[in-house]
Amino acid sequence: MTADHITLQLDQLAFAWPDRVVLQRCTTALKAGITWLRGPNGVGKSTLLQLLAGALRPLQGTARLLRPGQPALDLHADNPLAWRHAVFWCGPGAVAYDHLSPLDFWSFLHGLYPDWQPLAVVRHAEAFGLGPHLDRPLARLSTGTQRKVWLVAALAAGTPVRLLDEPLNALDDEATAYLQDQLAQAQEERSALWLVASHEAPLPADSAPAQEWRLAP
Ligand SMILES: Nc1ncnc2c1ncn2[C@@H]1O[C@H](COP(=O)(O)OP(=O)(O)OP(=O)(O)O)[C@@H](O)[C@H]1O
Repeated sequence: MTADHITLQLDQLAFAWPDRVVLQRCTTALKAGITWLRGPNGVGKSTLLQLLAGALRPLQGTARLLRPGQPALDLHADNPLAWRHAVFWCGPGAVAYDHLSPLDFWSFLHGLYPDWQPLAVVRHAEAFGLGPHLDRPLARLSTGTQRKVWLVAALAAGTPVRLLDEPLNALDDEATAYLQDQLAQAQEERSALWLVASHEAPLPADSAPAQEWRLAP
């Protein structure tokens, strides 16, 4: 699969919270590899990722996922589960299901995502130094450690679309370098489409540049 083979087409996507319009007529075609979603605080980056995750309903507009040899998928169409299977979203807050251990959490996600990669979980968990934390409830882990647990899931999800919201927040230097290297690899391989909202560059300075999408107020 190459860059031309996955497209996320947004057409006139709009959203308003009760007291303010946040996104107006977002129209773009995102391609496989890394897209760095940029913009000032409060412009609506997290809101957009939540919309694309299916966690919020757009006011108007559509998002459509196109892949070769597979039927097009529409956000909020008759089969929301198919969209959920195709899109992994890693939000900024605490990990949900925080009574679970990392191992239980990944095992739960394994049941949700049809192309989940269990061997990748082992590899990324080791690289992030999660060994001592694997059996402890997520609620008792530090913010950065919880973040690593989510990121392992994002890297192993096997979905064609991955949405990362501020993935570098709370990571130590070593984990930051590891994640940036993994994203640089994803940018080279272009086997999935990654939309990464971040105030910091998601790729190392010496890698092929990410596509950029800057949201304007
Ligand atoms: N649950 C909510 N209810 C009401 N308004 C919200 C909610 N979440 C976000 N907003 C508002 O929507 C706007 C966009 O917020 P959002 O978090 O999407 O911006 P952002 O670009 O991700 O910002 P940042 O760079 O600070 O993370 C802000 O004005 C925010 O106050």
